[in-house]
Amino acid sequence: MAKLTPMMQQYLSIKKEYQDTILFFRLGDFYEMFNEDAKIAARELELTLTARNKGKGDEVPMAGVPYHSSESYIAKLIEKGYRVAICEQVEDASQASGLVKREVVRVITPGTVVNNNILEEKNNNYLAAIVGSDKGYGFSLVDVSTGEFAVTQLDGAEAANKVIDELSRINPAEVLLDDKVRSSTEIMGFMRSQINPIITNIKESFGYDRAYELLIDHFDTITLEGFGCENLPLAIQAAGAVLDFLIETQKRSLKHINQLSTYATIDYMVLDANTRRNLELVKTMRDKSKKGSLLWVIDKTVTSMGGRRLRRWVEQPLLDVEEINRRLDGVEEISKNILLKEELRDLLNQVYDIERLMGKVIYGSANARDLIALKSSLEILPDVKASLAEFESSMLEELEEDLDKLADITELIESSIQDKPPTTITEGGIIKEGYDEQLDEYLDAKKNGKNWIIQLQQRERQRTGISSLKVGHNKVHGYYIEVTKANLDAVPEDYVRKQTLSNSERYITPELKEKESIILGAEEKSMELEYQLFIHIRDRIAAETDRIQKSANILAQLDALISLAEVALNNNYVRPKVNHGEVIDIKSGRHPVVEAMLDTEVFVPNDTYLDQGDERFSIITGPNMSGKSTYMRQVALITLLAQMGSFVPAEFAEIGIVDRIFTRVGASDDLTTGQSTFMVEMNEVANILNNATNKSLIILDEVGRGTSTYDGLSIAWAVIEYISDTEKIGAKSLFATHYHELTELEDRLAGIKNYNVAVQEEGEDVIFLRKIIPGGADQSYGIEVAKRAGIPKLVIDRSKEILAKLEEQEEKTIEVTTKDKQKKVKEKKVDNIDSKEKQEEDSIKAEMKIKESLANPAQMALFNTKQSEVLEKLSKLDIMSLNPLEAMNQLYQLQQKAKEELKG
Ligand SMILES: Nc1ncnc2c1ncn2[C@@H]1O[C@H](COP(=O)(O)OP(=O)(O)OP(=O)(O)O)[C@@H](O)[C@H]1O
Repeated sequence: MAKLTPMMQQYLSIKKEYQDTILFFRLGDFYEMFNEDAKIAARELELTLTARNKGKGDEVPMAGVPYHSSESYIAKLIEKGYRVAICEQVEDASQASGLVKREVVRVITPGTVVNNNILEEKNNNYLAAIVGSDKGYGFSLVDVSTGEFAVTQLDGAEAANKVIDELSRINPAEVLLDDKVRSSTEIMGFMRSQINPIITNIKESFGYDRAYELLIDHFDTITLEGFGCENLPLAIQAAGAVLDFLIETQKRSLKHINQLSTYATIDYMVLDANTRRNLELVKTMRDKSKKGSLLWVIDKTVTSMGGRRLRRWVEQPLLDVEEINRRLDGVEEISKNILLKEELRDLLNQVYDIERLMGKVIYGSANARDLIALKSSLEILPDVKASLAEFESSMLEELEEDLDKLADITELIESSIQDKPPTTITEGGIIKEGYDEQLDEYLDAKKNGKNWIIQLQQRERQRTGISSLKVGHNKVHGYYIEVTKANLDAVPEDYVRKQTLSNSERYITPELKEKESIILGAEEKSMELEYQLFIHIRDRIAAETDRIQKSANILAQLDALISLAEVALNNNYVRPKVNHGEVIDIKSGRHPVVEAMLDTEVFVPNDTYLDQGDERFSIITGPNMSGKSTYMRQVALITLLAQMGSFVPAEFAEIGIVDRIFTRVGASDDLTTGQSTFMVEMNEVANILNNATNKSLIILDEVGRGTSTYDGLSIAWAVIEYISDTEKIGAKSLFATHYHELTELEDRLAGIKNYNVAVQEEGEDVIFLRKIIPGGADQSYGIEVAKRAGIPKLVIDRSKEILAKLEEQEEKTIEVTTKDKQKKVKEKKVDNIDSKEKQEEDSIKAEMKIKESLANPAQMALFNTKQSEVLEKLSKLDIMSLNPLEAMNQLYQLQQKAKEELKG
């Protein structure tokens, strides 16, 4: 085998430690990649694949990108889920071989990117760590670009589900996990199918002790008590794992990660992954875009920080009534002070993403323009503070009190950095005159020298009489005197010829060279000094990270509050009365998103009243497309808005806080996990039945639709019984259904009320009034909706014909059976009264038995798998070959059979 060059040996030995990472190896003005890395980079970045040392022995595939434009290439690779290790030359004269020493200075992974280009402005880029034990899970998250670092411990029976809920909330780009988590099929299944982050294993040897040690070391404390996680071993382990990963990959100061906040999911309303998706809080179900989501309607923030904060508020509604009211007070006060609101908004409009700018400052990637952006963001703080001082509500007062004007920082930048500096920090032009004496001297020398050169040109023109003589400068020869060929005769003796061009000759003189060295010396020194000064200024700002992030945090909250006030005013929302009561009472409520989407039509408002007594469960029937789903979601969204501290789209709303909102809405095939629509539906229902409390709000849309009518109806029936039963759950619920049979439950069970969506029939046409009114619907109007959807007229007419016949048939059957029954009853009455009672008792017992078994979610599945002969026959029926009469006959027989089956 050919011998490797020393540089290749160096490369390979570094690469050994970074096997799953693309190594960017610095060679002069390029980053080069070799071997497999080169092939990947060539493919993903569309680079030319060449070979290093072609024909000289250690020929290897190679691809490269210029150092100066490397950021965008790196960003592309990270976006595609790769990790990149940056390997730089480090100064070290001790290398005996003369080989430049190189080492990896940072590993960039999808979860640790600070490059603004690839981060969506208003989104966080999270890295999460999850560790598990038999007791539960520790869950930690960090965003290195903003410095947010948080941790929680999730235990109890549903710990894995809680992990899933957190994962769905924060949507991490990268997850570190241990073996225990890896063995949880629930967590892994969810992660792979819904989030698909980059997954890294936590080293087996990494335990609690090491985590604890790392954390107290990083925060320079003796205990973790101040962070609220001292007694949460799994949380500590997860936070430690995050930190360990950052230390290993970032290889530099993590000063901006200066706080660890321990949060408890019980402090927030739990929104499980399904509910978050179903309610389309931050993105729509269909195309995953923000447009059409709740956030789309209420996000009027003007800063990225405010946008991220509002998003967090939407995803974590509060449970603490006092805290909710504090936010509401703030929103109300702002909305009543339009002038102040506008003033503050104008100010916030000048604010850049301070959190991310500070990330860059800490990472040493901030340039002079970033500091100018930081300055103009901080400059508004005194005015913001003055405006805030005019408010009286406690949250706004507190924001005002805590707001640090950071005058020292703005002054520092103002006095030192040029107003329009270049983006490079190594070529000068950054530091203002008057900031540093030494620099001023160099700059002066440079300026004087340049003036001297201009004078020299004048002098030499006079001396030689060559009016076209000029002094020029290039990188190779430095300063020179240029004389055109026509004037060569007049060139003095002391000129030394340096270069011949086609039309002219270039000369130097000893005097010119002497001045040149002064000028260039000053230039070089000033550039070097400017760089040093800049780094020093940046470091001084980095040292104030705590204070700066605190003010940034206040601006974020203020922006979010102003956004809510803005929406309240523009969209005509009212302040909800939020309390610990048991009632949800909404007058003229609207769906915040649907009303914003309607162009010409006007949204029809509806009332809602739910309590924990007689009106805890509404069954809503009504035609397809009449607005059932819209109505139910609107109740959930209004409740959620109220609990995040927002005004709500209604004329009046009283919201007794709910601990969770559950939804089971629409049919969503989970193809990725290979589950059928019905299975997904049942999983969601099971989750609700197992976790809801009487303080929850449950929204169920067409439960049972995914299976055969009878199975579906029975399940829906049993689910309603279970949820409405105060001994079992007793939660406030809204249930939309096409099964008219379910409206019977109003008379049978306590707490249930029927509602339907009003329709108006005009001749053959049906008008949807979108109004929810008491009582059950008596028709489904499915054919009417089919007509509107564009089903051909022939099919529509035929369906109407069949429907009419079916109804006629049903009536006949009812007549026959009733007569039959009456006859039998008469006979029995005469015959034996005791036996009738016995029969009734038996039938009640049988019914109870079925219901009991249905109320148990585990048995529900069993019930569902029972083979039905009717279904089997029905599925084999060749409808197209039957004439209407035959069809009616078949149907009649099947119905008889079904009745038998039901009895049996
Ligand atoms: N209150 C309302 N005011 C005005 N338009 C409404 C209202 N509610 C619903 N709509 C309109 O009706 C459409 C259908 O509503 P929705 O999906 O809620 O009906 P649905 O009864 O749940 O239908 P299906 O039973 O077929 O699922 C909505 O997309 C919206 O455009």
